[in-house]
Amino acid sequence: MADDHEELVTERFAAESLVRSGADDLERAAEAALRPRRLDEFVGQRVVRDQLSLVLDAARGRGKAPDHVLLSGPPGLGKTTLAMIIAAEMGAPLRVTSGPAIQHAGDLAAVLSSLEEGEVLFLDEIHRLARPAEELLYMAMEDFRVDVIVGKGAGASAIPLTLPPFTVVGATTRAGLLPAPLRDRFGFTAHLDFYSSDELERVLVRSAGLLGVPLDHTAAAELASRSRGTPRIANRLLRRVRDWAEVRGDGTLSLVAARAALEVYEVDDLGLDRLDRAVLTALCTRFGGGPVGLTTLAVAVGEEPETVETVAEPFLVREGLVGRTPRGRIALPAAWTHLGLEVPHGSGTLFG
Ligand SMILES: Nc1ncnc2c1ncn2[C@@H]1O[C@H](COP(=O)(O)OP(=O)(O)OP(=O)(O)O)[C@@H](O)[C@H]1O
Repeated sequence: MADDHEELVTERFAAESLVRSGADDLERAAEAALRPRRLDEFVGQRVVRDQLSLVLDAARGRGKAPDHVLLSGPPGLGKTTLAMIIAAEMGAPLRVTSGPAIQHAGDLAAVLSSLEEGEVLFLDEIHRLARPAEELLYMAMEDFRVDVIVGKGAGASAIPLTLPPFTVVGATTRAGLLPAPLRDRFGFTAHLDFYSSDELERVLVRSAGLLGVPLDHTAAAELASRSRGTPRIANRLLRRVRDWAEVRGDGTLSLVAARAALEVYEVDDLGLDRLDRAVLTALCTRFGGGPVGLTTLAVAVGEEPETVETVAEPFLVREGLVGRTPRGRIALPAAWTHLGLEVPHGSGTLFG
């Protein structure tokens, strides 16, 4: 029964992940195939795993739906995977939707009023929920109730509808944008951090096993150190190295194959890709090291500010290449060095 259920959740999730906005369908399908399905398959994030395991065990012991869970952190670190694992561990159905997909409070009311007892509702990009939907969600999370509005204008009336207990798993790359009343309704919040190289190596070895490809230990270490601390990138690079090995090599995922593929895909020694380097280059050469505002920087690299802020910046900040100051972004000395440029005198300070 649990297995059947797990399969159902997985299939449904795989199907849903295929239709998510703007994503490359094939990449998404490949990603879904590598997702850990249980908490003990989930590599790294030890503290989050321990805490979550306690929350789930306690809920199971009481025979109740677990508290609402909020997961934050940069893209590709496992938020969606954890939501799916929570449903699987609870033997509960999973419903997937996202902030941008919910345009009106009525859309959310329709989802909420169709939830089954114990169902896990995964709300991706929860920071992008429209305000009226957000307010409806407060009440549903706290009181397991929604007011369904019937009719329009002066004749409209609200019919209260009691909901069965369910669990919201919210995911956000920008926890700071969540209003406090919404944040406060989550009984368990966790921030996912970048993975260490050792952890990424374990992710790669596991994925190579699932793909049935022979991955050399040195190749795994090389890929891990150039995956920007992110399992999604590690898995993506693994698939590109497999392409290289099959087309231009002898099928073995060796260090030579890894290095050659990383060169083809323009992934540098630190794991920085085209966007990361564009941000660094703009910051250092066009804006003299900054400070420069996020929007101006984003225009300079031809990206949305949110993409620069959530996709490129967290890793650049963590690597000590970029600094965030009240006056804008600045290039730190390591950024100049990484680009092979001379570090200007006094760079890396607010007044540099
Ligand atoms: N801890 C982990 N162990 C093994 N694989 C992982 C882990 N975390 C993530 N992955 C892999 O990385 C891929 C991306 O993870 P996931 O989709 O959960 O990230 P996300 O944080 O939800 O990203 P986004 O914010 O873009 O939706 C998954 O396919 C999964 O296989």
